[in-house]
Amino acid sequence: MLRTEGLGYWYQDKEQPLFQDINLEFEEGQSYAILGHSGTGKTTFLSLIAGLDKPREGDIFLNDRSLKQIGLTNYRRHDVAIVFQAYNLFNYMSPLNNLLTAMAITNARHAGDRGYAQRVLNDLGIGDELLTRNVQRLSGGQQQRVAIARTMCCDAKLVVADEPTGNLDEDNTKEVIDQFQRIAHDQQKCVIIVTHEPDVAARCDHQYRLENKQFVQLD
Ligand SMILES: Nc1ncnc2c1ncn2[C@@H]1O[C@H](COP(=O)(O)OP(=O)(O)OP(=O)(O)O)[C@@H](O)[C@H]1O
Repeated sequence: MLRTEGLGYWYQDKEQPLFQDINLEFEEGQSYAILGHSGTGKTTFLSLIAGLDKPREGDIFLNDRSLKQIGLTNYRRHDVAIVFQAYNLFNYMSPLNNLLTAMAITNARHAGDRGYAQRVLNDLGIGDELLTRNVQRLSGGQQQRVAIARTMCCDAKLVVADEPTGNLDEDNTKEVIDQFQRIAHDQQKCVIIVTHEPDVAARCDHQYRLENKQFVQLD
């Protein structure tokens, strides 16, 4: 579904590339973990496949169409959903309005369907009493579940997450990874997670480590 071809990136002020000649394939219905030491370029790689930045070398293809051809704005709006460590919800809104707004912006199939948004949130343990509370008054684990619910409500087939469990305790981490596995297996999406935590990586279907400018497959 998603393919990188000869992908390379370096920051302007750096002499060395972070990674180069990266040729990877990511499939629908599967989850992938990307491990690696701090500073190796995991977040940078994620920002390229999320369409937040452009490669210096090579290209990225979604179902054989280059992101250049799709257009990054279009790609970000319709094809990819992002989960961040710091949740990045609309802070002044409730969980329900966060989902309804995201569905409206992305013109999702279920746009405007409050009942659907409510069911997805309920399924993720956001009970009726929390649906209309300002998200700033939710715990970290609850906010991350809202962020995950948001990706479930949108139609994007690619879900990328940067350290999604970085701020969570053990129970919430387990719960969040269970949900990512559901997104991959039940919704048949492609889930790519950057993580420092080997336990989190082990729960994904495939594992890569970014080291020495290359991605090494571990599974
Ligand atoms: N905007 C930028 N300009 C210049 N250098 C940058 C920029 N962003 C990141 N870097 C550098 O690029 C390298 C890779 O950063 P990146 O955040 O992708 O690494 P990472 O593997 O995700 O690290 P961590 O695990 O600590 O989050 C680091 O050395 C970082 O300092």
